[in-house]
Amino acid sequence: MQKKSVKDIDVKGKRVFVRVDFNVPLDGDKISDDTRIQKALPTIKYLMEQDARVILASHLGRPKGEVVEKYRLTPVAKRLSELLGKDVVMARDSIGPDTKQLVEAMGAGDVLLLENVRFHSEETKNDEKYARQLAELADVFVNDAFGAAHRAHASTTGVAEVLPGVAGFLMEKELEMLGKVVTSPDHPFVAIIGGAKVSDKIGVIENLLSKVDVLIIGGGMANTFIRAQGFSVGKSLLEQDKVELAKDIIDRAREQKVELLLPTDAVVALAMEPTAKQKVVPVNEIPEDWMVLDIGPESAEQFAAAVRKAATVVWNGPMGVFEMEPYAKGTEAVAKALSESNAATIVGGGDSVAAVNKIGVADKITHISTGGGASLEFLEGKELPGVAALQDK
Ligand SMILES: Nc1ncnc2c1ncn2[C@@H]1O[C@H](COP(=O)(O)OP(=O)(O)O)[C@@H](O)[C@H]1O
Ligand SMILES: O=C(OP(=O)(O)O)[C@H](O)COP(=O)(O)O
Repeated sequence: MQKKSVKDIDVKGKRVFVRVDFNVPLDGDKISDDTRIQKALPTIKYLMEQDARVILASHLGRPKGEVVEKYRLTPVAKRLSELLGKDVVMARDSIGPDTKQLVEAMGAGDVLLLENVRFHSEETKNDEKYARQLAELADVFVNDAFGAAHRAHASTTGVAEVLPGVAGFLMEKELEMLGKVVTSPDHPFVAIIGGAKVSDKIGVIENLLSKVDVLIIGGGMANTFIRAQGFSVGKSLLEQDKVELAKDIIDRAREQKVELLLPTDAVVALAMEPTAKQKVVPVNEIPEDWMVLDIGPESAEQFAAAVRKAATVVWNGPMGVFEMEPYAKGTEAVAKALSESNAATIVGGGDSVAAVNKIGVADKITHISTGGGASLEFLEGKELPGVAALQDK
């Protein structure tokens, strides 16, 4: 079912609550990749041109219901002001009397950024009262946070219970681009999953088995699968309670004749530091005190070869701790293979997109998606709660 967009309703002069995904990668208080801010600009600018009062809400990181200084949205407000060429006012909270006053003081075309919605534990619980407090600030709800559309939270779905909700331009475009892949992907279809959000995404992997021809697992995600093969992963990131599920996935891939590619070698280090002692080892020889921080050269070549044979590639999650130069080679090799491929290529996720930008191949990718988990769940065929909550056309 097609959803109404911001163009289908009258926003002229109205107070518009816009959920964006400004969960940008940070290096201290510096934004290391502003793609998610850039991609929200068309909706924000359109609303400004319509003389709306634009009230932006986002999460940043996972502060778990407390104020965490490093997750304040202040650097985002600064960057957004630069990009819009206009002062963006920053509220100290997402709700409360001071925030209300700031909204009342807004003029036509003004932009206000609310503080991180996840500073309230009610956000991720989709608490009705908190959703009402957010909704009270505005007349209309626009959801442009594709990257958070797989979350049923107060600011993504709860607000839509109170205010009429429509899609922003970014949300529309993501659904259109990814929709093409869901309905008729060209085969061989290769999915590459890495990164660090293991428990979030391992369930998705299970469901992708019925869609893809080749499944490649790297990054922190691979450690759980290496453990499932009976090998030690030393001090690596590991989600022990997902090892059984990883074993099931290995078995089901075999039954369903999906080619499952796991790393055969790894770059291990004594600490998560660029200068730590490091070496390449086969995955069945990871020493006890060491941690896996990248896939090894043999795995990188094997993964790149699979990409070269693909007609459709979807990638979410870096192959290693690419933010540190010594552990970026696996991610670089996969990014390079995608950039040289004639396949339809989709790269999604805050850090994965930051990686392809850093490597300089973003313009060679068919679709850069602002959502990692969201694009994977969409590809599974699930209706995303943040989309379901919006008005039908
Ligand atoms: N082997 C590993 N051990 C620990 N962290 C890893 C490993 N490989 C990748 N990562 C981390 O995963 C993070 C990105 O994961 P994730 O959030 O799932 O990706 P995305 O934001 O693209 O969806 C990066 O910060 C990267 O450093
Ligand atoms: O960064 C995000 O997801 P992603 O890492 O899967 O791209 C989104 O902002 C969602 O964040 P969350 O996974 O903390 O809910």
